Amino acid sequence: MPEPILQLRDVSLSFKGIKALNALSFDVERGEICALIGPNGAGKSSLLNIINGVYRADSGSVVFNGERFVRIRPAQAAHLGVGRTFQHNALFRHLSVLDNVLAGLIRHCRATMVEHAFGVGRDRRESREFNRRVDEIAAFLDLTNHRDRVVATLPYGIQKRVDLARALVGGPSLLLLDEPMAGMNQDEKQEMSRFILETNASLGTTIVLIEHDMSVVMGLSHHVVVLDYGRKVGDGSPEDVRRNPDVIAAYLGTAH
Ligand SMILES: Nc1ncnc2c1ncn2[C@@H]1O[C@H](COP(=O)(O)OP(=O)(O)OP(=O)(O)O)[C@@H](O)[C@H]1O
Repeated sequence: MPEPILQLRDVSLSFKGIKALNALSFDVERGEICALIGPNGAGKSSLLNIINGVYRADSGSVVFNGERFVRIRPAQAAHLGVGRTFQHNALFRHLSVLDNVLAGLIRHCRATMVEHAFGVGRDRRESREFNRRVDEIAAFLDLTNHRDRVVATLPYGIQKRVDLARALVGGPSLLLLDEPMAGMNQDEKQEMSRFILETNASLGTTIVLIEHDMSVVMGLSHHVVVLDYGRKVGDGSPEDVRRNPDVIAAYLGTAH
């Protein structure tokens, strides 16, 4: 059995006495789609923030691709292969689709300021390579026809796809999606689900996503982890989790 891509062990995090995460442990297998579910305030976004270095855990450890870390910076996480989208659109709304996707490569720049200022050496090679990667990911996510449009002028569902393109363009091995379908209508959700499945199947990207819509979770994920008040109350296949009485009590049985 290959080693899991991500191993969380006894991860805890508090904010002024509130336990956002309480000794949380679980594994994410390489190549799977893992859904994180749980009521509002259960700790889902905090956990993604620990994995990509926005927050530092008070205790416990994260092992990513065999490397153990207690504290990692977001730029380091991106270099190691962790991509991320945010719950609320964090796009540059007045820039084009192309520029927004290119922004996903900033942390991968190697050219020096001088090379960059004069457009020589690594800067030249990087520009060619970056443009090729942006074109490739735009085609993969069906964004080519929109590449020169200003993001603010695009329908919401397409804006969320631009956000996905920006997270994917750096070629992450682990992609964290924070409510990628929040605020979408049914058609937009179906379209986004299709792109998430294709990303997983064609690019081989492991995905951890937060989602509230249970029909989306059941249709997309191989593995579901359920949080409640920062604790894990369920961990298994979508079917196992749906039958688990603790999960029904904590989450599925409640109006959300
Ligand atoms: N930066 C912060 N400062 C203070 N408290 C925070 C901060 N971030 C999260 N919390 C608290 O930590 C707990 C977990 O929040 P978190 O946002 O991780 O939950 P969530 O499961 O993602 O919720 P939602 O589904 O509403 O997004 C909550 O009690 C929240 O108020």
